[in-house]
Formats: sequence, C-alpha cells, structure tokens
Amino acid sequence: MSEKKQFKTESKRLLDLMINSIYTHKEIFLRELVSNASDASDKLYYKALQENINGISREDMDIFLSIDKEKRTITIEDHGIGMDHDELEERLGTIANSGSNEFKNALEKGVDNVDIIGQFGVGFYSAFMVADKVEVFSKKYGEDKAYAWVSDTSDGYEIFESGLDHHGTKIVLHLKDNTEEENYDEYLSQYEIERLIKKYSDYIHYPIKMEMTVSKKKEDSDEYEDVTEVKVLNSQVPLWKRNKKDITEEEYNDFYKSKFNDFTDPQRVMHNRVEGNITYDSLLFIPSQVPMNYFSSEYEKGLQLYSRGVFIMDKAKDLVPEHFRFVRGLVDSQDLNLNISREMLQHDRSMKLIADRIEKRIQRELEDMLKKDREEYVKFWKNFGMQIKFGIYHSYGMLKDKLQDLLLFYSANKKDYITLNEYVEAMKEDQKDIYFASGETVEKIDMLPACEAVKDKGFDILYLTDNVDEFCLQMLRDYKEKTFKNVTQGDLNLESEEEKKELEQKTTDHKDLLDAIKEALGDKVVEVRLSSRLKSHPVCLTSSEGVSFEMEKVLNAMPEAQGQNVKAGRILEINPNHDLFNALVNVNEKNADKVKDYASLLFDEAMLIEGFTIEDPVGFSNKITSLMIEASK
Ligand SMILES: Nc1ncnc2c1ncn2[C@@H]1O[C@H](COP(=O)(O)OP(=O)(O)OP(=O)(O)O)[C@@H](O)[C@H]1O
Repeated sequence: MSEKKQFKTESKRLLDLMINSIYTHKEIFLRELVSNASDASDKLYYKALQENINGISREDMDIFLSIDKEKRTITIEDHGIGMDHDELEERLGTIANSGSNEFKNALEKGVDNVDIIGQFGVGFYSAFMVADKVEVFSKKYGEDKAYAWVSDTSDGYEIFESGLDHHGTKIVLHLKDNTEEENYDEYLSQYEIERLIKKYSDYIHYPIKMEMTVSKKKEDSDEYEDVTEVKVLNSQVPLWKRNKKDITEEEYNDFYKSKFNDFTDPQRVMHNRVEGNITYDSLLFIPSQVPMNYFSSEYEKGLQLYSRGVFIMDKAKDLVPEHFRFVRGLVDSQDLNLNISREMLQHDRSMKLIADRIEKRIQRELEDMLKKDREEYVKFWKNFGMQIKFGIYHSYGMLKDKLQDLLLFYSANKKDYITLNEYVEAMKEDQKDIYFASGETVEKIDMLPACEAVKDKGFDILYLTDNVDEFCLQMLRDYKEKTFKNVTQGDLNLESEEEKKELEQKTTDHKDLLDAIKEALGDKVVEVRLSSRLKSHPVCLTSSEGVSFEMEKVLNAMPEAQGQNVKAGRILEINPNHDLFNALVNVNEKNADKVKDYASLLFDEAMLIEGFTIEDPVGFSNKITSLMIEASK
C-alpha cells in the first residue's frame, strides 16, 4: 500500500532550491549518488568483517550505471547495505546529513545563494537538480522485503513495497526536460557519464560499471559494428595509494573539494607514505578559506580513517591536535584493527604513533611555508593563526617550543607581520624587552600616546589585535630570554639616569598638585604620577602590574565573567613637559577648587584614548562646554 508523505519544512526548502537551481555545476549530482552507493557498500563490508559474515566480498559489490535514452533515465545501482521502510523515510525524507544541516543553517540565516550548494555537498537531494522524478528502490541486507521511495515534487513522496532482487539500492532519475539554458540530455551520453566518473569518482574503490556501446571492427573484415560491453569506468585506486609523481594538482584539488565539500582549492596538500614502525598513507589538506562553521560547535576536527582502503570512521579526532584542527584529510593504515571502536582508538598505540607523525608533518609544512613563501603563510595565518595562539594558551605554554616560531604579529616598524625571531634579531643594542601594545585595530593602537616614547627610541612594537594575543604572550613568558613588555603597563625604564632624576625632582616639586588630582579622582585610580612615557600627548592611562586593560576588556566580555568585573589598576600619567602641565600648576596655585574638574576631564580623556567608555558623558561634555566659554572671555 502506498502512503503519500510530506517533506519536513527544511527539506522542502532545500528541495525547492534544488529543483529551481541555476547552479552551474549540476553534474555533481552523479558524484553525490555514487559516493552514497560507495558508502553503503562500505557499510555492508564493514558489517561483514565485524560480524564474520561469509560471502560478502568487495569484488562483488560493484556500482552499476545505466542509461535509457528512450525513457530519459539514468540508473545507479549498488549492492550495499540498503535501507528498510523506516530508513527510507528518515534518511531521504528529512535533512539529516552534516552537509545539508549546515546548508539548512545557512538558509535560516538568509543566505539564499545557490553557490553554497557546492560548498556543502547536499548529497542525495542534488538529484533534483537534474531530475524531476526520483525513484529509490532499496532492500536492506538481511531483510526479505524491498521498498520504493518515489518523489516528483517538493510537496511529498510515497513509500511502498516493491521488488528488488538483491540487497542494496537502485536509484532511477527521470531527467528534466531540456530548457533554453540547460541541456539535460547530455547526461544520457555514455561518454559524458564516463567523463564525470573519471573526474569525480575515479578513486572509489568499488568498480563502477556501465554497459557501453562501442564500435568494434568485425573479425576478418574491415567493417565496424556496434557491440555492447560492460566497462569499468574508474581506476579504483584511491588517490592516496597512487604515486605522488603521477598525480596532478587538479586531481588533488578535485578530490579535496568533492570529499570535503569545499568549493575552493586547498591551500596546501600533504601526501605521504610512511613505512617502518608503523605503515600508513596520509593525505592532508590545509583549506584556503575558513570553513563556514569553523567557529561553531558543529565543526568537528578529525581525519577520515581507513584500514587497507576500507573506510572505518569519518572524524577520528585524536589524529590531529587541537592547534591544527583546521587540517582536513585522511589516513589509511594496514596496522589498524578493523574492529576498532571509537573508544578503543583513543588508547591504540598505532593511532598514537600516527597522530604523532601527523602533527610533525603539519608542523614541518607550516615551517616550510613560513620560510619559503611568506605571502602564502600570511594568508594561512590570517585564516588559522588564531588556532596556534590558542594552542599555546590552552596548553599553559607547554607547546611553547613547538609553536612559538610559527607565530606572527604585526610590527609597528615594518608595518607588516613578523616572527618573534625577526623582532629579536632587529632589536637595538640598548633594547632589553619585546614591546607590545593591544587594541581593537592596528590604526587605533598606533595612535596610543604610550607607544610614542617607545617608538621614539626606535624600538619596534608588536601590535596585538586578537583577544587571545596577550594571554598567549603571558603563557610564553619570554622569547630567547627577552621578556614581553606591555607599553601601557608598569615601568618601561626607557629614561636615562639623568632624566630619571629630573622626573623625581619634578614629582617632589609638584607633590601637592599630584595629591590634589589623586584626591579628586578617589579610587578611580591607584596612582597619579608624572611620566616619561609621553612625548606630545598631555596624559595617558597605564595599568599596574597584573591584569592589563586589554585583559580586563576580554575577561569582562566572557560569558563566564558574569558580572565579576575584573579591573586593571589604573594609573594616570601626566606629561610634565606639556603645556597642559603648566596650566595645571597654574590652576592649582590660583584657583585650587578647579583642580577637581580638570582632574576629572583628564581622567575621562585618558579613558577614551584607551578605548573605555566613560562613566558620566554628560558631566564630561558640560565641563568642556564651561571651559570653552571661559576660554573665550
Ligand atoms: N545508496 C544508498 N544506500 C544506502 N543508504 C543510502 C544511499 N543513499 C543515501 N542513503 C542514506 O541516506 C542518507 C542521506 O544521504 P545524503 O546523500 O543526503 O547525505 P550523506 O551521504 O549522509 O551526507 P553527505 O552528502 O554530506 O556525505 C545517507 O546518510 C544514507 O544513510
């Protein structure tokens, strides 16, 4: 008996998009369906191995394609695990797979761009880009009954009992009518299908067969005749098992894009065969763009795991360390036990050995890129550098030796990214520390008054713009015995002995003024002092040792902070060589009750420069207004 069912809302939207798609790479439908057939065969083969089922061999599990020009259909048939009634319903009636889930999320966010089809690899539903009716006949391994799932619109589908003489799945696509823009008939050409299989599915390790009509010379005659023969279209050698020398860049790129649902070529490809203690092939990629879901909890790190070409699992997370979680790829090792479970993998010695090698391999690739191709490395850094910095931070500095030379920071002098080593190499003779300053953007940091004196000395400053930066430096503690020094924190010791003495003298001379300002500001500041840090600016705010301003901002923005209100100790520093200082001295002598207003204005000014909001903006502007009026009298 047949039942008409409705698609779930998201599935309907996705299907509508497929049906009306103007996506130019419709040909990927074949790749998606063949991959599904291959996955279903893998599942059965894996089950047979685990449960010791006899009579299932990979050689018998071919994928069969056929074309019917009259009926305008393409059929894709596998001998895999198949689906029962409920599975047909669950898996084809709702959006379940990871790719389409992201697609769904993107749709919800209002991204209605057809190009994202390619990005997510929406699997089975891509059939509707080329077909207006899709029939799926399936028989689950070990069951007697077979079922059909049929749909010809996005409104719904039917499921009913139907015949299929073997376990597995047969999908029949009824091609859409040709339009002015689109010639669907091209998929009825055996050569086109052959080309698509070669392009996208050559490495599938089951034979993909098709009955082809070929023209052959008759025996003992010069005449030709059309004969049909079953031809295997794919080479079946997984790409990673082939010799590196024979693989073109395009092949790697196509493989990466189809396997990992990316629409841009990878930035780097690492293909290795390792023999010895442990034997494996690995094929790793560094994406050239940050995946859409990279910063969401949906992104899972990990590599695909194969044993002797048999797929074991999708995201073996222990194979890549957290700081390289952006790497995608696969590992195929004959040394792994096929029966291994996810839990056991964690403790498996071979897995540990492989993971160790993989980490070193990625590290080497990055070091190499940094050394030989700076432009590429900066591109990589902008995408994934944050991960490396988090690696140092999260490991409490334990990964320091491994990762510190991969770090890049923006240099005030070079106006470009530099490594810590480059900073130290370029340090002046009399420079003891590595200076850094933090802020929202490079431009804003560059304007910080506190940077001036350091720059004046010709010392370089690293400009930190990521939240994690200061925390990362804190974990590093030092680099080549040079400590990191925040230009807006603590004593910089930039002045000569003479300048120091002069400053001390001025501080003693104007103690009453400094005390009056401190009193006016109360516990808003821990100290008010004269500064040698400032050149052309009248005033700045620095923090005492411990929590810096940037840390204060980052920590308070974290959800965990929950109103704890972390606060850096504020020090108001005044430039004794600025005209404003003389004005303050004057006011203190002649009109002492005005010092309070001046102090408050100076403090607010300094707060604004540091990127904080001020407590009482109305009071601030009232005070400025009165000063302006007074000045004009
Ligand atoms: N030929 C098939 N044999 C058995 N099951 C299938 C077959 N084709 C599809 N399925 C089932 O339908 C589900 C949905 O398929 P779909 O292609 O949409 O997504 P997917 O393959 O899971 O994900 P992705 O395309 O992101 O790899 C699959 O997970 C699988 O369980």
